[in-house]
Amino acid sequence: MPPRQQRTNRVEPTDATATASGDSATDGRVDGEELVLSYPGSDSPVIDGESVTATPGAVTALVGPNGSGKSTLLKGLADQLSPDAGTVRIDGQALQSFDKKEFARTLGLLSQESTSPDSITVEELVYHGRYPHRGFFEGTTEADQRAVERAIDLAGCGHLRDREVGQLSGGQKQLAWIAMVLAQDTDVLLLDEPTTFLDLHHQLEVMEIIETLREESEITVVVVLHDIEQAARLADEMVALGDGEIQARGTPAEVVTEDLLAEVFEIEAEVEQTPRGPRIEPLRARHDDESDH
Ligand SMILES: Nc1ncnc2c1ncn2[C@@H]1O[C@H](COP(=O)(O)OP(=O)(O)OP(=O)(O)O)[C@@H](O)[C@H]1O
Repeated sequence: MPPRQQRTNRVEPTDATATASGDSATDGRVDGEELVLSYPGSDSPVIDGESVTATPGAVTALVGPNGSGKSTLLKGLADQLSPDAGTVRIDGQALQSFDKKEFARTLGLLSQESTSPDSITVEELVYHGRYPHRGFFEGTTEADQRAVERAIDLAGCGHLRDREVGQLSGGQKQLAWIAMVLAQDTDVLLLDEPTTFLDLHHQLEVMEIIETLREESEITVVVVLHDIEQAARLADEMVALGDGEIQARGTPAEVVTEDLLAEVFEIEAEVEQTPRGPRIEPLRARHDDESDH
């Protein structure tokens, strides 16, 4: 198998989708092993030797305060940020040994850094998720068209299909980006704050999309979410990050505890474990001097 091209640290998300099409080669178990992740020019790593696993047919939610390293960890898993040490494997195969096409068929990333030309339509953007290396609509197959229609339908952005991306609101753009990564039709889906900019109706729709994908397609989903209750309702597994370290992992009931909220999120809160997941009653924000006691 030819070696995959070296990636830079900051690649446009579309680069990972360069040749997405066809049947996938894997089932989608993701193992990030002892990952050390840092940014160029920085003295110390953001993530220093952490391991994380995500399994097919399950949703793993990454939660943590601002700046705790959630996006950095996701970029490491997506090979957008090359690890200083450690390895990411999908079904036991190191990411470095995937060729570009295989990688694109296997792993899709919705990044917070997604960009696209303003002048293309939503439909073109979604096609771009399958064949960004070609001109739009050139030589697409029926399978491509089906994947694009399904993605547009799942993301609920059919009404936006002919609108130019540059004229969309933040939430409408987010839906278009979600459709684009869904069209890639991968075994592994990494989603960085997919509910950003979305109103509550569309946030719930995104949660439903993820549930549908898990149940019908048994794909592996790793999702960064800020709303801990939403994350707990959706996820099979949760990983809580604080200061670049994994502070807790396990089922939502194991992770979302009053102690974790106090120590990692600096919130004084009551947590009630309900059949639908932990319910959080925030009382007040704690301050640094209280966290030490
Ligand atoms: N491109 C970058 N270059 C240098 N440092 C970065 C870069 N991106 C993030 N960082 C730093 O890495 C640390 C973790 O950031 P990261 O974006 O991973 O956190 P996060 O948990 O996703 O935060 P948020 O919830 O605010 O999105 C922060 O200290 C941040 O300043």
